[in-house]
Amino acid sequence: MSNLYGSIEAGGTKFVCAVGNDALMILESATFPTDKPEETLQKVIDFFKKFEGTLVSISVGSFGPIDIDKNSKTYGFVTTTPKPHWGNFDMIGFLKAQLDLPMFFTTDVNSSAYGEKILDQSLNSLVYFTIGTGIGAGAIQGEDFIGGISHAEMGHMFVKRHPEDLDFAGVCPYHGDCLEGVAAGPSLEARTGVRGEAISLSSTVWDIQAYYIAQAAVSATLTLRPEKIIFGGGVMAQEHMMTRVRTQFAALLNDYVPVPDLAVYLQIPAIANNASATVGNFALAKREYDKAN
Ligand SMILES: Nc1ncnc2c1ncn2[C@@H]1O[C@H](COP(=O)(O)OP(=O)(O)OP(=O)(O)O)[C@@H](O)[C@H]1O
Ligand SMILES: [Zn+2]
Repeated sequence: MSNLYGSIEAGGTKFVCAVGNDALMILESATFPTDKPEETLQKVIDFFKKFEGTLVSISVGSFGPIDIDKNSKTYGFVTTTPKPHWGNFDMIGFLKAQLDLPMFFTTDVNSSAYGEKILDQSLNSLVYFTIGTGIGAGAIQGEDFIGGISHAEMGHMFVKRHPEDLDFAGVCPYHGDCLEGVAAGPSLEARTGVRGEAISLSSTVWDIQAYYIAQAAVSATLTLRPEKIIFGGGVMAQEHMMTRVRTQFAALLNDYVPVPDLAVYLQIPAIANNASATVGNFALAKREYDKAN
């Protein structure tokens, strides 16, 4: 029997677990709601136990902030999340106590970025943003994730306010009007009283939203000069958003530096069905296993 690799996409609302093969194809998957850590993780462990013997490694892409410093006493912990019960919780320790396998630990957006890079082998560098309940971003250069003392936190970058949005305080519990505070899904609802899914396409809120997302793309462009910037998450599932973001990006960058054709440079994920992180995790789990053997 050939090796199997595990993927855990640990999100604020749900955990998506999957087992894949050397071709990085999903063989089986299961989703569990994010409840108390011990309860959710026990379901995760029971799912993977079925594959004992052939499952050789696991990669976890998690909501954050998380401790990914292997020399730290709290390596493998979810750290300062405001999410009840999950603050300072030893996620990798809990998993390893019952699943004695090599494990890779990174952010959900780094896993997604890696999946997109695996799919398009011509890419050497890229940035992946998710615009959902929160905003996060992961960046890759070569085989490395960008980060120093810890992983990147580009979802909380500061942005210039849209002139028609100055009265809105923003919803980030830490910063108010950082990028996440003014451009994640909950900000749409906070401004309009209606969830993003139900807001009319003619509402002015979309261009305000796109203005902030375009600023994030400009900042990522100027800071990292990546070959591609990918936008996933529920908010970007609206097709018109990518067009709006490209238009505002062009105006903001103002041809200061050359970038690829925007229809290629600023894109939605190439991997369908929100599976970028799963594919990335399979590849990262495989890499971790190969390193250990
Ligand atoms: N089609 C849509 N248009 C606009 N907003 C949307 C759409 N779908 C979801 N949202 C908004 O995006 C947020 C949910 O994001 P998403 O669907 O990516 O799920 P999530 O997994 O909870 O997000 P996260 O990755 O931050 O944990 C909610 O605020 C929701 O109102
Ligand atoms: Zn913030």
